[in-house]
Amino acid sequence: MSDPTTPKNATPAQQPTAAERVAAEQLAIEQAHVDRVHTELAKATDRASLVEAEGLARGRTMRTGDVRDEEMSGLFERDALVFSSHKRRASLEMEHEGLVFGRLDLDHSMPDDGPAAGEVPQVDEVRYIGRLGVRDDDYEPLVVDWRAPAASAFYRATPVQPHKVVRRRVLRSRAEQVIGIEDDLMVPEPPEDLPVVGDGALMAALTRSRGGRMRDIVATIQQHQDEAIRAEARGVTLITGGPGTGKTVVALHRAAYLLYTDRRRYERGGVLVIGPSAAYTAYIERVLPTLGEDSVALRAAGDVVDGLTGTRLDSPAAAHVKGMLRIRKVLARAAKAPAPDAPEELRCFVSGHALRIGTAELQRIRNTVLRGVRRNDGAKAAREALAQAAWTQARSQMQGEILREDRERFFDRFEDSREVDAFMESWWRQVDPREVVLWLADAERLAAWARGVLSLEEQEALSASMQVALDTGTWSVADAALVDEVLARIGLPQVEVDTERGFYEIEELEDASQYGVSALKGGQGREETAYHQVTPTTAWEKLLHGSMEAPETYAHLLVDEAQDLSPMQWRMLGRRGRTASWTVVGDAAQASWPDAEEALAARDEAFGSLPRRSFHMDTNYRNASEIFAYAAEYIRRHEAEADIPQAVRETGIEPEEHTVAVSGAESGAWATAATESATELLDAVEGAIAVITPEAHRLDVEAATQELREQNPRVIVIDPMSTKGLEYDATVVVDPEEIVAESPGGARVLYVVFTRAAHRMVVLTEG
Ligand SMILES: Nc1ncnc2c1ncn2[C@@H]1O[C@H](COP(=O)(O)OP(=O)(O)OP(=O)(O)O)[C@@H](O)[C@H]1O
Repeated sequence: MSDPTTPKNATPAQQPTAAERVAAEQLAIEQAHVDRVHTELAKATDRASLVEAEGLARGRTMRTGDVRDEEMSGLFERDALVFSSHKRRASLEMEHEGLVFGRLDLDHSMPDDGPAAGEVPQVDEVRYIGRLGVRDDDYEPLVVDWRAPAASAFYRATPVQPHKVVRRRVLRSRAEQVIGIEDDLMVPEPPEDLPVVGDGALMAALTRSRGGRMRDIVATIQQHQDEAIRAEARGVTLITGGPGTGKTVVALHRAAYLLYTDRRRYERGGVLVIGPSAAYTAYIERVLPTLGEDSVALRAAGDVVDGLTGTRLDSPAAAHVKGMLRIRKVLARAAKAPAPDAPEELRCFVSGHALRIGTAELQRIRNTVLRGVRRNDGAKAAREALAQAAWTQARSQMQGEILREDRERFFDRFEDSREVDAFMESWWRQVDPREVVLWLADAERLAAWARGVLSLEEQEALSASMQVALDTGTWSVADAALVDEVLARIGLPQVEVDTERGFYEIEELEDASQYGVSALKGGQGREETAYHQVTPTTAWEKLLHGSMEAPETYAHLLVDEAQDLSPMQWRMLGRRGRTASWTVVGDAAQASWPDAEEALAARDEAFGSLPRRSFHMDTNYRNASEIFAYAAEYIRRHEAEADIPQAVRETGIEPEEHTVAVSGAESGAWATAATESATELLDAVEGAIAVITPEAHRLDVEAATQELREQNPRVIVIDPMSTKGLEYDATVVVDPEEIVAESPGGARVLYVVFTRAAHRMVVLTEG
């Protein structure tokens, strides 16, 4: 291990400068403290089980007003067990991710708005801030958890309002080694023995290269971000702002903060983070664990409903039909319709009467029953209504006086009839909600359900997209909300209990080949449905694989890229957030959902009467200002109302535009140009490079860059919609015009694409 006190570039011939000597001394001081913390932690880990119980008890306390900061910090500390697993992960992390990342030098006698003119503050407390709280044997705090009230000055102090902070210091570490220091001074004149080192932590953090995963920002959370993170838990917290303003990362820190302040409520009730795609959840999945929080569920919008995972993107036309509220009417009609294999009439012989109940009568019975009960819960009511209709017919065949015994005998016989059993099994069989959505592929049936609701083009787009599901055995992202809607209408498929059987007998259903289900039968009133664990082979089996569950509810829902959610998706989330508080993050100018008004109304319905508070982020921390200026100029032309943030980091490097000579529909030229640009960028940046291509050129671009990608895994090819929420060191944007033409959000999606690069961007246009 190299000596941290030796300046990086010193050679034996060079004497370190005075500034370098000071930096090295300061580094050594901080290293000594970090070492002490790690020694205490090792001891604490040995006492782990004891501390664990204590830690859990502490986590339950809610933050209150007047308690002293230090006392509260003690209450908020986490246990060493959490740390030990965290530590293993942290040791894999790069810089900025040390356990101790901050230090405050405080002067408690300093007024809130800073020292009087000419007065030099005197430091009377040094406080370290870290990912969790650690105390020494005498219960003196060595590090304060970043979420504790005693740490808040670290994020709130500014030269205008220092909050008693003289100097704020950020420590950069690699595992347990401190490798850098960045100071911010909060007073005009520091005490003589308080040196100031580095160029400021934020700039250092923003200049670093981007890998495939988002990182936490605990060390450099800005004041306005801190306010959103620590906002009250109840109700709805809306976080808006343009691209790269830290909305996502702030929301994730907020989730960690909520867990910290009310662990019992949020761990037990559950916190769900919903993002636009699986690529997005993979991108953010490390942030919460590096903050010591493992209990948060992350799901992509297509993966919210148990029993299906929608990853495919529909055509813009199909996505639109599936997302708007009008589709509810179509689903309601489909949910009431007989299954395609249902018999059209009942013929039976009961109590000496030959009976026939025709299609119209069956439909009338079906409609009446469904007015009072959900389809999958309605078999008993349907059978009773059928018996009643049959009795009316039988009675009309009878001569003379009809006795009460005749009636009773008829109903008993009807109940015992095997013919009726067989009829009911197919006429009112249990229906999987996923199946109902797949019925929409049948253009003829769809036409009946969509009459007066969907135009012909809309019907075509819808049935064609469901046919894609049937052909490929895959769901689209938008399908999840449709299945959830049908589930809410018809209920979960139930399997009738045969009380004569014992516990846990597995019985194949007659239509198991269709469903992929078998009934797990329990004794005495237990009703459950178990699904085969066998690997599905046909497309149909794949689509219906896995058990459907009633919507799980959560204590907190964090919705990212909320501007992309359709009204139907808001309804799906609303079912999971009936008793939840919400954090909702979005930027209208990046929306891929075209009808903002309807989506807002559905969103408001999901929130109900909960109180709301809003935070607006206006600084872009992602893009070099030259790249953002290019993107901003573009979106201003297309969305006059766009919320344009201020990018804070200049690089002096403009985005490059290259023209590509293309003939006809041929994509080869795009692919060649994309490969060349990506190759050049490999030398220009250290981190991830994304080639963002529309579907029209995807196969060519993938093929042309294959070798390059195999040799350099930091180069990837991705479609425009999947880049939502993500970022890279550099991007190659292929054929912007085609991106606009293909995307449901048109120019807004291209704006997303233009704002993904932190350091370099190359745009390939048709020449
Ligand atoms: N205080 C901060 N310190 C360091 N980095 C920050 C800070 N705030 C934001 N960032 C960085 O800025 C980048 C953009 O953040 P984030 O992805 O959360 O923005 P966003 O508003 O959600 O963007 P978009 O709407 O474009 O998806 C990330 O790399 C994030 O780590």
